[in-house]
This record gives sequence, C-alpha cells and structure tokens, in this order.
Amino acid sequence: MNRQELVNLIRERKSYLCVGLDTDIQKIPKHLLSLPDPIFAFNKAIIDATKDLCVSYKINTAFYECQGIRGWESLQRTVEYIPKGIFTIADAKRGDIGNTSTYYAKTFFDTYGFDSVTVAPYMGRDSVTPFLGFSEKWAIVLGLTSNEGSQDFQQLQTSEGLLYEQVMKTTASWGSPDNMMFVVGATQADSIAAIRRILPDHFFLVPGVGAQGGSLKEISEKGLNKDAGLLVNASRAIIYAGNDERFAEDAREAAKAYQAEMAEYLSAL
Ligand SMILES: O=c1ccn([C@@H]2O[C@H](COP(=O)(O)O)[C@@H](O)[C@H]2O)c(=O)[nH]1
Repeated sequence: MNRQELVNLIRERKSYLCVGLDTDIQKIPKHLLSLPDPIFAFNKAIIDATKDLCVSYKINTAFYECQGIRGWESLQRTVEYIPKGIFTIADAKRGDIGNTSTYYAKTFFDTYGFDSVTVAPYMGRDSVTPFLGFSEKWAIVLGLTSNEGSQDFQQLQTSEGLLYEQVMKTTASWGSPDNMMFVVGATQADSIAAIRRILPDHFFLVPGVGAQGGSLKEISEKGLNKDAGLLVNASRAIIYAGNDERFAEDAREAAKAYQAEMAEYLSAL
C-alpha cells in the first residue's frame, strides 16, 4: 500500500486505529480450543468484528512463532484473511547483516504479502536498507519504544542529543516518508512533540494505549500531522475486551470507542 492510499483510508474511515493481533493461545476463549486452528478462528472473528473501524492490523509474530509450523500457518491464514486495502504490519522486529535482512524482507513482503515489517535499527545501514527496496512496502523502524527499558540505551544522552533522536534522524536519511515509518510508544507522550518536529512528515506507529496506559488524547494532540501521520495500535485492550462467546462483540465495542475518539481528533485537523 502506498502513502496516499493509507492517507485516503484514514480519511474515509475517520480512523487511525491499528488492531494488534497478539493472539495468545492461553488467553483465547476456551470454546475455540477444539477447532482445528483456534488462533485463526479467534483472529477471523476479531477481523470480522473490527474491519470497518480500523485501518491496519498488526500481527506480532512472536505469538505465532512460538507454536512452530502450526503458528506460521495461523499467521498465513490470518494475513490472507485481512481484507485487501487494510494496511498490514508484521511486528517481527527484524534487522541483521545485509544479505540476511534481504531474506527477512522477502519473507514478510513476498512470501506472506505484508505491507510492512518492524525493524530494529541498531545494526545500522546495511541492516535497514534491504527493507526499503520493495515497491509500496514499508520498514517501520523502532524509534522510541513504549517499554521501561527504552531508558537503558535509547534515551542515553550523547554529545549530539538523545541517542534515539540521532538514530531516528540518521535512519530517516536512508529512506523517505513514503517507505519508512517509526515506532514511538504512547507511553512517551512527553517526547512525541519533539519527535514530530524532527520528523514532520513520517508516519509513526504508536503502541502503548490500553494495557500499557498511554493516552490516545495526548499522543493525538502532539503527534497528528496534516496527513494524520499516526497509526495507533491497541492489542490486548481490544482483542481481550471480553473472553466468552461474546468476545468479538466486546472487541468491536472497544475498537468503536477508539475510532470515535480518533474521529474527533481528525475533525480538528
Ligand atoms: O515500543 C513498542 C513496540 C512494540 N510494541 C508491541 O505493540 C503491541 C502492544 O500491545 P498492547 O497489548 O496494546 O500493550 C505488542 O505487540 C508489543 O509487542 C510495544 O508495545 N511497544
């Protein structure tokens, strides 16, 4: 998906919601466990219930990889089930020496057909640029992450400023706002205005609302740009809003509340 298609989708749906499919076999409703592919059955119901409210789905590959071959099959069925025209994210946090990164990119873009993959930039240029050579595909680079451990390295003060700011500026120079986004945690709302000044045009993927306590209002006020420029992810707060037979309806209600709030913020742009 290209940038203009994503921007149009956000405008049409009045939403910049990304539903996170962090589907944990331990947490899905028990009545699904007797089905041949419980993870896919769960995802299918969540997608059916939310597909008109969001613009993106993020599949965190860890929840699938841990199931071995069956998990990869669930992942493939899920990504194939997501309606065309909705932006798909493989949250795999890849990045390695160049030839290996090339095969990570092929895996998620060509084999599985994702629009984007999350990339850890700390191995440098040759680990990131292989993700940028695919038409209408995106690298979503970790910028300032939502977890406490972001203080350990990312937030170190250097002679040039904060380390994550340096990393984001340099990484941005390898691509463009048409093929690169950055992860900025919703729990880092105090920093988002400064990051937006450094990167006025890039999309930010923002995880950390819901279960991690980040404020949708704050990050929207500080992070939206003229094209919206945000994809805000919520995983647990949506997909586990309920845990009985009504789980999909409960997920829809949770997604609807986020979308309604987003529509307000978009109307003020
Ligand atoms: O900085 C980051 C980068 C990635 N994540 C991922 O986003 C979701 C958040 O899930 P919630 O249940 O909404 O908290 C999850 O897949 C994380 O691995 C992040 O949280 N922070």
